[in-house]
Amino acid sequence: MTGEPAISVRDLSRSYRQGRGMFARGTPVPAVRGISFDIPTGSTFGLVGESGSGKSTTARIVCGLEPMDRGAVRVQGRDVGSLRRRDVKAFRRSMQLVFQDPMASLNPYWKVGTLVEEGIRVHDLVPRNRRRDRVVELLERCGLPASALDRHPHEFSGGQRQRISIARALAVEPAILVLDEPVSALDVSIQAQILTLLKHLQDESHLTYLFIGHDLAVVERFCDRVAVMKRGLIVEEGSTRDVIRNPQDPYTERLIEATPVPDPTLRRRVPRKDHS
Ligand SMILES: Nc1ncnc2c1ncn2[C@@H]1O[C@H](COP(=O)(O)OP(=O)(O)OP(=O)(O)O)[C@@H](O)[C@H]1O
Repeated sequence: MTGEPAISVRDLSRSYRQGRGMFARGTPVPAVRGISFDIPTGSTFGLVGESGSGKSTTARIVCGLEPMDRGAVRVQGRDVGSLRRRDVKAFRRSMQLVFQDPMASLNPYWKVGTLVEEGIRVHDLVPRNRRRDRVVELLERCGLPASALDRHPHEFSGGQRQRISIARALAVEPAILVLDEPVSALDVSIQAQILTLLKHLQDESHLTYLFIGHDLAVVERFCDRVAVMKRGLIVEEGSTRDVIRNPQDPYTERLIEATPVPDPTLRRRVPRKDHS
């Protein structure tokens, strides 16, 4: 792949004082410590690591939802740290987030049609009299029936709710989706369906994905490249196949060892190294 990466992160750092908001006190504790990576347009890049390793902080900064202390983030050539007010709306449109728990991100009082239509309305993408058709088209693209329009999120299963979240994200025709543990809360068979849908949508629309996860079996199936985060650092980065089949860092080996596999003999493909 050539050209400018969809996302470019350089020497990114972010620390937090302990406690939240006005109660934050003490010496700042680093959450992300000088990480760098590029995501080529149309590819899927995974960030993996244990809880607290800094994955979501990185994702929030890349999306412009949180400031960085040091470093630079460019999204489609735009410097996220110095977006002008007039560019913020276009930036937000270009990049959408899908979270682990759709119930936390979907307003439970809104009907699905309203939820999916919101971005179309805010960005004035389709004339008012054509919006309903557009929403139906988006729902159907995501494997939901047109009748979903007039129902509420709680009337759907977890997998269907994630489909609603994806339809809502796609409504603004983004170039990039940040997928923060999008299948972690789902049964394995439903996970596979959602991942297949995401791959299909990526092929159709040449989307770029930043995928946050901790399940290496999912990452292996879904991501082209992966960076392994440990305590705010990237300890290893490479093609997913190389990193999982031939990990160079003991931390990555431990993550792989901790991943349940249907057939334990598959473990043999991960050569154990002597790190003593
Ligand atoms: N708003 C905040 N205020 C204070 N500390 C924070 C804040 N957000 C994150 N942290 C801390 O930064 C570190 C990294 O957190 P982060 O959520 O980025 O990790 P993560 O790898 O995404 O973990 P998880 O998989 O559990 O979501 C953690 O120690 C966390 O407690």
